[in-house]
Amino acid sequence: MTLYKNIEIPQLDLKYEQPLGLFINNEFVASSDGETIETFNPATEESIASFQAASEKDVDFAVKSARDAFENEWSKTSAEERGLLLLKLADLVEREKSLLAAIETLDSGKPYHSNSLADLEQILQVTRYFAGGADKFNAGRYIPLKHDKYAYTMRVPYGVVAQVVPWNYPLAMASWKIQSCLAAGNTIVIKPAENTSLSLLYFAKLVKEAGFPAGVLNILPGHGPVTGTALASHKDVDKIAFTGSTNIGQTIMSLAAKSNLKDVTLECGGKSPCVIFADANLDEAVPWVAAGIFYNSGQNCTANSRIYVHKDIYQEFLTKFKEYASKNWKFGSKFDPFDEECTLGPVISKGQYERIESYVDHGKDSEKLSVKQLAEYPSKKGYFIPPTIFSDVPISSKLSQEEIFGPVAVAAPFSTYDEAITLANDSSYGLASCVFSESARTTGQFARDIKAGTVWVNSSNDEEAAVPFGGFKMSGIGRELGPSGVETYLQTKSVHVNISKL
Ligand SMILES: NC(=O)C1=CN([C@@H]2O[C@H](COP(=O)(O)OP(=O)(O)OC[C@H]3O[C@@H](n4cnc5c(N)ncnc54)[C@H](O)[C@@H]3O)[C@@H](O)[C@H]2O)C=CC1
Ligand code: BAL
Repeated sequence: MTLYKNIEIPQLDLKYEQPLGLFINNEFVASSDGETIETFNPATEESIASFQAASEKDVDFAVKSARDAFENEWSKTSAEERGLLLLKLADLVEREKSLLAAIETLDSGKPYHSNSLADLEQILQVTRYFAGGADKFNAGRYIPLKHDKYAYTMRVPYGVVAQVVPWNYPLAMASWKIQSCLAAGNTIVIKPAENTSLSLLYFAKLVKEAGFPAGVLNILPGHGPVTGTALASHKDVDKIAFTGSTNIGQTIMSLAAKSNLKDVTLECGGKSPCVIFADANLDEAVPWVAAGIFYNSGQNCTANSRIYVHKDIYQEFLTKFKEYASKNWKFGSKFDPFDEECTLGPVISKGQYERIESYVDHGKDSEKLSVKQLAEYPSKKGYFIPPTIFSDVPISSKLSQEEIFGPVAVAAPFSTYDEAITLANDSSYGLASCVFSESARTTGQFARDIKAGTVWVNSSNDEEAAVPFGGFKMSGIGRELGPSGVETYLQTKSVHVNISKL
């Protein structure tokens, strides 16, 4: 059994040592039952490494380590100290930025130059934002009551928090959760996704180097139904935060309810609408809309996968959109996400490839595919899917209702504002939305009427560390980022103070 592997990334002339163990108490250790998971490069389908997978017993051990660290040390640190540790961590992430981005590309297929480095930029922004927020987003309130009574609230950490993160933004999604949760003063046991655990395991080394005490952050790669289930149902876990499919979000919520009623934050699926009004500047809108669905190969919970365009500019939009996408969203001649030409990487796995292709096939059979697949590509290794646009798709179609999570957009025309809003809101999801118009009144009305946690006005998917993020309806519960990113990991204690004298 090996807990490290030397890995070479010749495209960047890089060699490094990849940790492969569970990270508990600041050490890499083997799983108790010898279970491992093999991870593959989605661009080549070749094996990269096998890492340890946590059993239920390992979960118990990690939760106990997190509990001991919380009770004995971490709960006694000041918010300022936690902020300073996070700042140190940010400096180390910055030092290792290229390597972390390279690991992300190797393991997930994200284009290195456009996506992985951008993820790392966001991770730095988020880490420094929460470092600064550690002693600012935790303030309680003073509540004046009577002449001789007042109360105040304290915002205190939960204790031990479990986190389960997905594969589409492996280190970025982990960072939204870890950095905010540590700033709030909790200890953590986190499970990365089966197919993208490598970057978080390397990040563990930096956490230790930054000086975080043992047991404060524990990382347990593992199978969802084993490690994830054990975390969600653990009786000594005080809160669980999850990003992934709505289906598993519901499972986690039910396990949390049945075990110890632990608090739950969920960031689940989306089918985000993008509405383009007749007065929109199409030349500005098209690049945003294309990035909103093709960036990260559409594997983005906030992807603007439903596009509604005013009938007067619908055909013009489709022509421009198709032209722009075919010029700018490309695999590159080498089909290599490390190559600067590659802006559209492979999707994460064979399973996701087949799932997306089944939607494309459904579209071919039952919907009007007026803008067909933009290019024919020679069959080769890797899970590459070209930008795909279906037009005139009815709202009842499964292409309009279900999260495809690939570079597949559906478009349809509308005639009036009311029709546009009805179409946009006709979804069980409510994560994000975007609107394009030159009229402040139209965009203002849209922001008022849309049922979604985020509205982008004349842009798409440009998230910011300072702005809360989360969903309405079946897209989730709770908010990450912004002050709420820290608040979500704090609970309120109310203190009644009697100052009367007999
Ligand atoms: N909101 C988002 O950002 C994401 C949405 N998805 C959606 O989900 C679809 C399927 O992707 P999957 O990889 O199957 O997502 P998933 O929801 O199964 O995986 C997300 C995380 O949940 C864990 N997990 C799986 N089963 C679990 C269980 N029973 N208990 C606890 N944790 C568990 C996984 O190991 C992973 O870490 C995608 O096509 C997409 O539509 C997937 C990933 C991210
Ligand atoms: N848009 C980043 C968050 C996510 O896809 O889960």
